Amino acid sequence: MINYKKAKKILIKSKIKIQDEIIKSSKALNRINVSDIYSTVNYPAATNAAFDGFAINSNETNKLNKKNSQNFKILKTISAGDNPIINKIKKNVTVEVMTGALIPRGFDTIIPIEKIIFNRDKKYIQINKKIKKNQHIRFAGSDYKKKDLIIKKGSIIQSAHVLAFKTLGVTKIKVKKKPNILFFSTGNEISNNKKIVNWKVRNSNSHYINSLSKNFMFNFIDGGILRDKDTKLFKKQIEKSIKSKIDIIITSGAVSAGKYDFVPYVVKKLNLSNFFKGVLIRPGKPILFAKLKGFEKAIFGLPGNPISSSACFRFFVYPYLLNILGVKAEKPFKAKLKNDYSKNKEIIRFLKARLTSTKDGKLELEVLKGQESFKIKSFVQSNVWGLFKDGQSKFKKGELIDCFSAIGPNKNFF
Ligand SMILES: Nc1nc2c(c(=O)[nH]1)N[C@H]1C(S)=C(S)[C@@H](COP(=O)(O)OP(=O)(O)OC[C@H]3O[C@@H](n4cnc5c(N)ncnc54)[C@H](O)[C@@H]3O)O[C@H]1N2
Ligand code: MOO
Repeated sequence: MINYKKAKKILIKSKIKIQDEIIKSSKALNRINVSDIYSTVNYPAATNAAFDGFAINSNETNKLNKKNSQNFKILKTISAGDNPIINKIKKNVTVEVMTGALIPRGFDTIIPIEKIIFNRDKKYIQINKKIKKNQHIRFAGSDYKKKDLIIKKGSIIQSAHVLAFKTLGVTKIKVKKKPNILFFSTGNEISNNKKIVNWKVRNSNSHYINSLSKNFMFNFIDGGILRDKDTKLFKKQIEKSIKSKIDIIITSGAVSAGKYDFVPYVVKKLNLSNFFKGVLIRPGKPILFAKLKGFEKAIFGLPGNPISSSACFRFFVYPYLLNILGVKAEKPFKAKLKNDYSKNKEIIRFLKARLTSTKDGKLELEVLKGQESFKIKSFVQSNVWGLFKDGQSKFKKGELIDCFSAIGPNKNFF
C-alpha cells in the first residue's frame, strides 16, 4: 500500500487535458480563467463625489473664519449620470453634487450636506472656515488603473471577481471547460426510494457529489446504481464513456476486499497507466485510481462508506481537478489542537473537526466524536477537515494541525 504523498505524486503525473471555452463573465462563478486579465479602463472612469454635498474651490476658503465668512452662489445641482460641464465659472460659486456625480472643472473639494449653512433664500451657502482640498472625492483610476491585473490565470473565479469584471467592462472570459464526471453508485442494497426495508440503504453518495457540482467546477452525470452482478455492464459503460465527452469516471463502493467488490476487478482488466489501489489513509483506505492509457480519461474508485467517499473526493478528486484545471495546489491553514488525539502512526487521518476562534483571535480545532466512516452526524457538525499526518501517533493539545475547508470544496480561503 502506498502513502498519501506518493498517491498525490501519481495524481499530479496523471493530468488529463481539459479544453478552454469563452463564456460571459457574469456566468463565470467558480470557473477557472486560463490567462491573466488586465483592466483596459480606469475605475472610477472620472473623478467624482463620494458624498452628497457642495463642491467648491478650496483656494477660495483660505482666509475664511468665523469673523470673516463668505457666501458662495449655488449654480446648479449635478447628479450621478449628469454631464458636469459648466462654462465660465466665476469666483465664489458652488454646485450641489450627489454621490457619484462628476466634479466640474474648477472645483476641488466637497462639503457634505450635513455641514452646510444655507442662507435664508437657499440660493447661497455660507462658509466660515478654511476647507481642505480633495475632501470626499474619488479620483479617476484611484481603484483600478488601465493595465492593472484583475485576476491571475488559474484562479477560481469568485463573486468579487464578477463584480470587478462587470465594473471594468470585461464581458467575456476564457475559462477551462467543466470536466464531465460520470458517477456510478454500487451495491444491491443501495436504493433511491424514500421508504426502504431494513436491509437496504438510501443512496446518499451520488447526491452528495452531485450537490458539490452545483457550486463547483464540474458537470455531474449520474450513471445510476450498478448492482453486485453488473460487472459486464460496468465494463460496457466504461468502454462507452471512452468514446464520449466524459473526462472522469467515479464509482463509490465495491472497491474493498469483499466478494462483490467488482470495481478493481473490472478496472484492472483495462489498459491502464498510473494505477494505484489502497492508500495509507483513513477514512478511504481502499481508494483506487488509474488513467486510461491512450485516452485523456481517468477513473477513481471511492470507497462506499459516505465519509470515505467524501474524504476521498476532498483529498484525491478535488486536488486532481484543481491540477487539471491549472489551479495551484491548495495550502492548508493551521489551527491549535483543542484536545489530545492519538492514532496509528503509519496512516494519515482525515478527521471531521470543528474550527473556532478564541477571544484573543487564535484558531482552535476540535476533533469531533464519531469519526467512523459511516457516521454522518459528526460530518454535519464539522466545518473543516483536520489532517493528522503520518509518522506521528500522539498529538498533544496546543499542537498545530493542518486544516482544509469543508464548505463545498471551492473555497481557497488562505
Ligand atoms: N475485509 C475487508 N473489509 C473491508 C476493508 C478491507 O480492507 N478488508 N476495508 C474497509 C474499509 S476501510 C472501507 S472504507 C469499506 C469500503 O468498502 P467498499 O468501497 O467496497 O464499499 P461497499 O462495501 O460497497 O460499501 C461500504 C458501505 O457504504 C455504504 N454505501 C455504499 N454506497 C453507498 C451510497 N451510494 N450511498 C450510501 N451508502 C453507501 C454501503 O451500504 C456499505 O455500508 O470496506 C471495509 N471493509
Ligand atoms: O478507511 Mo474506511 O475508509 O474505514 O472507512
